[in-house]
Amino acid sequence: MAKTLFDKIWDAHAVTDIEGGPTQLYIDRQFAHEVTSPQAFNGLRERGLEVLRPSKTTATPDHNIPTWDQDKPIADPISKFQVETLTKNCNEFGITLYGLGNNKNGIVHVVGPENGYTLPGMTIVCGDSHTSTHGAFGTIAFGIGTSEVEMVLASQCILQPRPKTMLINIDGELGKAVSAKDIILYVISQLSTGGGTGHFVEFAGSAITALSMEARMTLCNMSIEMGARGGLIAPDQTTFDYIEGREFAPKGDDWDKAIAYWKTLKTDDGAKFDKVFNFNAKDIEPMITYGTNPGMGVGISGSIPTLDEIDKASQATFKQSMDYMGFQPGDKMIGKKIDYVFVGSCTNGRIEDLRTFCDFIKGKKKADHVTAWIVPGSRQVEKQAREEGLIKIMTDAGFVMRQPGCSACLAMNDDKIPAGKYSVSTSNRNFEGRQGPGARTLLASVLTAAAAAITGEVTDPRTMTESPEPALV
Ligand SMILES: CC(C)[C@H](C(=O)O)[C@@H](O)C(=O)O
Ligand code: SF4
Repeated sequence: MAKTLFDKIWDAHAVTDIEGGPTQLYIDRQFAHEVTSPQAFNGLRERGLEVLRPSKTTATPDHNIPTWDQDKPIADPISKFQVETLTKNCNEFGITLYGLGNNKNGIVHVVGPENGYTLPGMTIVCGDSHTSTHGAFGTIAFGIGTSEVEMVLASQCILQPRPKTMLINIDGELGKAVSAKDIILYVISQLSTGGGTGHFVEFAGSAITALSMEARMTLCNMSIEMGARGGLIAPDQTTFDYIEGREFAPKGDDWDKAIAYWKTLKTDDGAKFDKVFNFNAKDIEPMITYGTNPGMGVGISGSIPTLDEIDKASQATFKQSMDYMGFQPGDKMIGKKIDYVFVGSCTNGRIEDLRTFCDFIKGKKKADHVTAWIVPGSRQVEKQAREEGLIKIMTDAGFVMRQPGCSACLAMNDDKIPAGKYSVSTSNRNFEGRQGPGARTLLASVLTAAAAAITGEVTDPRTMTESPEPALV
């Protein structure tokens, strides 16, 4: 029977199907960070259990870490405790940890792929919703709860109900300055934050296969913001080229065998999905959000909807988000004054993001009233940025690059946007208080963030770039 890519990976990992219940699924790799792992380790201790396969879990602190003075002790006592607890747990249970200061430290979803841990055909979990990022490599990767983290540590398996499948096809060529971030903000604005509920999404079509690996990660990262369990893309030559030579990727004969298997990882002709959506890349312009969930987005040249354009059931949420954001229904987005710009996170904190940012700001100057936080996703990204001369470009344009971590994506460290201030952010969530109590977040691509950092207001990046090309990320 013709199978989807999702079905192939799922079936290859199903240990037992419990009748009328979930599947016991084998997990190839678990990632862990300081926020969702402590209770899981405590649970093991209480039950006198060991970690079954310690080499299959990799940990890195990212949420609570400061992005400045990382060589000094962490000042905030809660953050310090969280990070120390992760270190203690990893030492006790024999788990590889890339701690603060380690040259492989960084945001867990940046660290996994860049070191070759994330490989096609795998099942990957982490106590973190944006584990979906790894789906860019053709994996079943999804976020799990703390008790499930404990289950995977103890048994290398998880009990999961089989999700439904969805295909999102995007064909055609992206327009000038349009990127993967715009694709996903567009899709969520069309399907809503509940549109993918209960489904695992495969992204396909010529606009998707044309994307770089980093852009594919941006896209899959945000698949969960439409309610989906995760998103994935069939691996191809772009995938193999990205992986080859990375530290933990297979080598020699193992590489050849892996490639032969990975080439089978695609949806068969005639395979059935539970739902299918088709979009045209030409309809997508640079996007920006105006509200308090990632589905409240518009093309940058557009306006916030008026109340009668919103369906009855969503009107209360819409009004509340207008109050929170200090916007009026029908407002144009272009020209809105902003205060902060955040470039970073597991959505847009990789080297291509920093390259895209620097290409754009080169020779320009940051607006005086804007505070910009440029935060690399990992130590390796930071190092690469340094080696490529990106720091110099940033400095010349009035920007400073901070040290890696989740940072202002969710403000669990000191990087908080002050109440009432507007932030154009390359991260993935614009919920109330997400970037700090009272902070107002406008989600956008790296180019749109860069344009806002230069002009100090929401600006269409197409008007500031000569290149007719789509943007990468
Ligand atoms: C802290 C963690 C559990 C959370 C997540 O699951 O995604 C965070 O990473 C986020 O982005 O909100
Ligand atoms: S960067 Fe943001 S979205 Fe990603 S793991 Fe950290 S907090 Fe979550």
